[in-house]
Amino acid sequence: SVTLEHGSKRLGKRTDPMMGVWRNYGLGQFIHWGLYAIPGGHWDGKYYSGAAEWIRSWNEMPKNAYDELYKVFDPKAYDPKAWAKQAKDMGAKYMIITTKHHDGFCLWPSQYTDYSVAKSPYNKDIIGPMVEAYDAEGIDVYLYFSVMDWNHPGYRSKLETKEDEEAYEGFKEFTRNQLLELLAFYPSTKGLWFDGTWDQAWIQQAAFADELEEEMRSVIPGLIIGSRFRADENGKRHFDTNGDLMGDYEQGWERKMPNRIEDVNGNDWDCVMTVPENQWGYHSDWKGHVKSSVELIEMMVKAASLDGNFVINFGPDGQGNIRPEESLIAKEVGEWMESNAEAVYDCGYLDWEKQDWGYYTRNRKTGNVNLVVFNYPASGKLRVKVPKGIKIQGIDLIGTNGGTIDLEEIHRDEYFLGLPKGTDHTKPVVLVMKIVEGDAEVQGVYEKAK
Ligand SMILES: C[C@@H]1N[C@@H](c2nc3ccccc3[nH]2)[C@H](O)[C@@H]1O
Repeated sequence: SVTLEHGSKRLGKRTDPMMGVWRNYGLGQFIHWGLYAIPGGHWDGKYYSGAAEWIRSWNEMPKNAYDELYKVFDPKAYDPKAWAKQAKDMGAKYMIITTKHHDGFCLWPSQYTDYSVAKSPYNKDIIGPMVEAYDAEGIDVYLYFSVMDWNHPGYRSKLETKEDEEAYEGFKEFTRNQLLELLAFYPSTKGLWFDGTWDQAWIQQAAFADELEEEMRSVIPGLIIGSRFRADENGKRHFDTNGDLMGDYEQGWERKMPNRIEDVNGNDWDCVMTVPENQWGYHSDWKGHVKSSVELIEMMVKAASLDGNFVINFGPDGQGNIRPEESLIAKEVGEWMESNAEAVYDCGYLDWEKQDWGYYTRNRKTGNVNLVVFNYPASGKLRVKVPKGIKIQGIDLIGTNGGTIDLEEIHRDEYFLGLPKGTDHTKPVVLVMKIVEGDAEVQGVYEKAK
């Protein structure tokens, strides 16, 4: 490996308590909200087929028309307490809010730009009440911040001239000022979710970004920052020149998921997922595939089974309403979590052979093995191969205690589990298994393995 000044600062996972809390979240909520929610994917009677929060880049939308939208930002329906209650009922343990997206419009009254809520008819801080409401519901808040900022005069995607370099120095100072301002205004935030960091101009700022990351971490000890914030001095992003993870967790899983434990390279990670194929900001007319709550539940369980967190995106409309499709998802995911959350919260990877019927998760607090069945076997029986030296002490449908599942030993360490007759398999079914590791005899009582 090569010596790096601005590469990864740590080998392996963070082991401190704040990261331990992050690791156990299981489910999060992303909120993309800003001026783009006003046009909602349409302009001048035309339909924008791109991602709604990118409508400013659409040649059918005049840039100055977009940039004037702040003059009509006045979300009468904005109700952060209701949003936080809905997220709580869904079972989200953390929430990531766009403080500033690529367009540069700030949802907080930044002292470093006029392009913020302070200059809109709404003329109140959006972020503060949201942080308070989510904190009150016990949901940790993370601040999304786009480095790319189409509004700032000093922003450049690449540095080609002396003038570019001088302008960019001002932009770097502006970026640092806004980030320190966010941490000062909202000190209960647990971390920052960076985006818009793929520009050459930013990638060349390895030293500046490294120093800024250190400075932010010193302002809020334990602050959680992912791999997308900065590049190393060779322009390597997410993983430095030596292949070591930048930041505290891998942040590359955007609208995609790992399939095998090898894909996560022993790192913490989260997957951020849109409900339609690719809409983060509000689009009034979703086209193409819209994910069902069962699809999203499967992705959430798959993430937990591979040591990651799963974050479902919400895009409120220009008035601050949560759209019906997203409210339905929040309700249905919440209903499933009501009785099955222990198979997701505090759960991670279990090194048992993957079976076709679904996923194993291991609850780090109870030691229990969860079998989450998505592909219901026609036989009604689940094949379970238990590694050598592991004994099954008991197994039940989640929430029940004793006698619901019959265990048939096929041969040493391989069993068929019979699902009870009449199990509703239109929903994911969870079995909870208590195991004993090592060659301790099965005492027959449910006590935590040593
Ligand atoms: C979390 C997501 N990241 C932003 C984004 N912009 C992109 C430009 C090119 C490729 C992928 C992108 N993702 C999306 O607008 C959304 O905020």
